[in-house]
Amino acid sequence: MRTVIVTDPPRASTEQVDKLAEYGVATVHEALGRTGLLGPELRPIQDGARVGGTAVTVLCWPGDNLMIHAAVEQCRPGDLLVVTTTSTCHDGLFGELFATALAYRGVRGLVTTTGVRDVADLRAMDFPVWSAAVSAQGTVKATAGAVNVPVVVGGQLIHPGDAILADDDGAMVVPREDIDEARVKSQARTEKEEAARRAFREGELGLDRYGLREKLKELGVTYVAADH
Ligand SMILES: O=C([O-])CC(=O)C(=O)O
Ligand SMILES: [Mg+2]
Repeated sequence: MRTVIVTDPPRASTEQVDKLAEYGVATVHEALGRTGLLGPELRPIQDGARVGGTAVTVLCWPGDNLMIHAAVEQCRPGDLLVVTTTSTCHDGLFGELFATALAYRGVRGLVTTTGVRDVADLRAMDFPVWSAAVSAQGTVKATAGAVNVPVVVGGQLIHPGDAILADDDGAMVVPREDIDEARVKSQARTEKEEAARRAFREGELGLDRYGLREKLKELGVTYVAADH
């Protein structure tokens, strides 16, 4: 494997990423044409965290967290660590010691296709984590990999410096060059949803609001009178 550490990739502005993160993953994902989601496998270990950060990417060998140690040195305030492995691995590559070192550097959280451990401590220290598994399985520090190279997570290409957003609904990537567009579209979607919410509170049906009766007709759906 080609091993490389890129020391200073261009990053999205932390301020822009923070503002985008406020909209939440579902809204931004929808606003960008249902793109960017890193898949349902990456689950939050905590409740209620909503964060955004600039990706520092880490490619590890399975069962080996050497490159996470190398990545910590590359992290800056506003970053979010994205870890994956060269083949599927659910071992506990990451825990509270790494989180302690990252929190010191102002890192916003971790998204990883691996397992994590020390989850009670991670929750207690408010270090947000999205992972594919929880596993106490220990790992070694023996094999070189890469830091800040493009990686693929959940079928999505992540470049170092891209925006990563994560909350209770999952994690997503927004390419650095799409952040402004994502904000404009997310704001529009938020306003549209607020109008729909007001209408639904008053009893309006989605069928009428979105013109879906015509759609059902088009699809040849037959209504059967319900007994209520
Ligand atoms: O040290 C490790 O291998 C992972 C871990 O448990 C920690 O970061 O606390
Ligand atoms: Mg530990």
